[in-house]
Amino acid sequence: MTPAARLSAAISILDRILAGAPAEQALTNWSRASRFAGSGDRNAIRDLVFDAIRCRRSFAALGGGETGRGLILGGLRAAGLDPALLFTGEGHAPAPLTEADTGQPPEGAAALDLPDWLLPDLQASLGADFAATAEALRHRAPVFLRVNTARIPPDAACAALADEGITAEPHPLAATALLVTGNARKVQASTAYTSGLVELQDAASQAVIAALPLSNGMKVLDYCAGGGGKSLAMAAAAKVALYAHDADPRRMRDLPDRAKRAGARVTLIETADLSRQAPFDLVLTDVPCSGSGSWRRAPEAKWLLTRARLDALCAIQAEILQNAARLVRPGGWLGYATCSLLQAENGAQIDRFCAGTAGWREVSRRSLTPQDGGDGFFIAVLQRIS
Ligand SMILES: C[S@@+](CC[C@H](N)C(=O)[O-])C[C@H]1O[C@@H](n2cnc3c(N)ncnc32)[C@H](O)[C@@H]1O
Repeated sequence: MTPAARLSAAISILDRILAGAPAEQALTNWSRASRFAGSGDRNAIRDLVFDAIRCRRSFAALGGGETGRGLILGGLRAAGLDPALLFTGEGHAPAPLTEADTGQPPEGAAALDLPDWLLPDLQASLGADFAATAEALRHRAPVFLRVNTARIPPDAACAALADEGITAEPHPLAATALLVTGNARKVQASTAYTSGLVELQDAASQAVIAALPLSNGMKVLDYCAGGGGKSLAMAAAAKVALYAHDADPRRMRDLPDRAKRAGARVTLIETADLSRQAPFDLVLTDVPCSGSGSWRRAPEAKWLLTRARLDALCAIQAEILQNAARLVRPGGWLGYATCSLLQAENGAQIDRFCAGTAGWREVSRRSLTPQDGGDGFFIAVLQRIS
């Protein structure tokens, strides 16, 4: 495909997304219907589409409208390119520019590619970090791997990846974290990945695990296990008896296979069996949240979040904290994590829990933003003292 034909494809996919289709589904449908496209075309089109979703408001302003065409035009203008060179109407190129394609510089929240309603909350939550964080969220996320240190040390993992043409280097966010610096798209087909020596996992997610008081012999519950990214990281960090639970057990369906690949043992546990298996030495609650810390990676979520949804998430988080706390043995620990940048989902939840629940003390809390290298994350560790 020519560069201009790729733009036309991205425009049609974005139009479907703007009409309500999930981005992954729109991309997959396009790929299935476009067998002529090679992997280079598909990757380039995917990047165009996700860049446009991430920068939807500013690109729409620069491109003269919130349409697929407007977003792609705006993206070219934002990159300092002249769209007229590609919007020629020749072959599969987009139609030539008209008066209607005139754009204007974005202002305020539009320039930051954030929803208006969320701006005050984010500013208050991030303080001096606000501007740099908002800018970081407009760009692609780096690719990180977690070395399965139960199987291989980080330097040997780097060497194994290098043998397969993938370059990676240690990252300061976590001792297990590698930043992929070359050929990230080869990772999932590599032997290092398929044989369970490395996992794809954000470095801040790994820092969350490093903050937990894990030690050999513990009985540990991952209360909101989902796909099990953090379960597997905990299994690699210490020899623990590991249990995984999720309110929606279907979210854990890949976990047994992933655990097998990693050489880890995880017992899946139903909600009805939680109190029978309790108490646990450590319960991790990686709660459902706005995902605002990972909007680089999942930018659609930024436009779907509403005040009502955020309020509902905060209520669920408070309830999870209460329910999970009951499963911790006296003297044991409760970990509370979000991939959110918002105080309401982070420190405010911990403050409210500690103020309203006797018998707990806060051991640590840490907030990470994309300036630290990975996603935005929050982790607090509490200890049950009675
Ligand atoms: C942030 S995701 C977990 C991601 C996972 N820990 C990982 O590292 O891959 C949050 C999970 O919490 C689950 N969840 C939502 N409400 C819940 C509840 N009340 N109790 C337990 N899990 C819940 C969701 O189904 C979702 O899988």
